[in-house]
Amino acid sequence: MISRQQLIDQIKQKRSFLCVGLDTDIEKIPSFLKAYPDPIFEFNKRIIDATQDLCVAYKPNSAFYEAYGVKGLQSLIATWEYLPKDCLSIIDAKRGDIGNTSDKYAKAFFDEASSGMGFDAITVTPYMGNDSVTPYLAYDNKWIIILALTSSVGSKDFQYLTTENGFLYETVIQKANTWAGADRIMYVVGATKSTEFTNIRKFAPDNFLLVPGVGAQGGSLEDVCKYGMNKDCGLLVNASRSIIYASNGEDFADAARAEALKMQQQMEVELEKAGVI
Ligand SMILES: O=c1ccn([C@@H]2O[C@H](COP(=O)(O)O)[C@@H](O)[C@H]2O)c(=O)[nH]1
Repeated sequence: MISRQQLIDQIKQKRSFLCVGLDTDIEKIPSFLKAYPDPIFEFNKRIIDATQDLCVAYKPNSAFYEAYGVKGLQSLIATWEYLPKDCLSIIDAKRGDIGNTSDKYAKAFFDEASSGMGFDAITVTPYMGNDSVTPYLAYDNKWIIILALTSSVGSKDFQYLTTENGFLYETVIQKANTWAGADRIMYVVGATKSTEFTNIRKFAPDNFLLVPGVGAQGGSLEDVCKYGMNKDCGLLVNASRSIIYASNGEDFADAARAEALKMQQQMEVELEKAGVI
């Protein structure tokens, strides 16, 4: 478990708020890895070895593992076991269901004794409301990361609908703030929506924001920091494809490190600019 203060300490120590996304696709990994008994895990292991001093979090996206059934789940469990314990482990599962079902999702991803996985944090969709989210909060010291304003083009379909409290995504944040504080809840905000960060900070001044959408989706790290960084940093910026598929040759781990280093160096500049370090 990584507390809010430990996360802030890690950010200051590593001078980075990078989250490496482990969206590991068997079709995209270098072919020589296919000779290993668990190619997906082998790929992840080498990416983790190459990047762990440069990032503070890892985020496997469960879809990439569930797609391969039992084998995929084994790769996910092996990856979770291998993740460095000083880094926040996030399972990007985007779950949301009625309470007793959410209980089982929480058990699946949080309860190591039951499933073999004890992630620190899970992404959840708020659409089904309070009873779909609170089962995750029953696990002490675990984080929930609620989808607020996503990086997707389709975010406009629902998230910008107007409610009596403003846009739907603003209402989501205001409501979720009543469920738990900034020590348990983070929000997903897409880097492609960087100008909205100022507004989001009105509703979530202290919460960490998990920010996908830089790299392959084209969001700007500089703009995210300009509008979204708070006094503790308050950001975890995720990059998946731009790091893990920086090369598809035998040098893939070195290429991943080079990309992660580039991001870490930009992050260091932003942390200094904002007076966080
Ligand atoms: O709004 C969202 C929420 C989640 N994601 C996820 O983040 C990564 C992004 O991957 P890249 O390769 O860096 O684009 C991926 O797992 C998405 O499912 C998101 O992109 N946007």
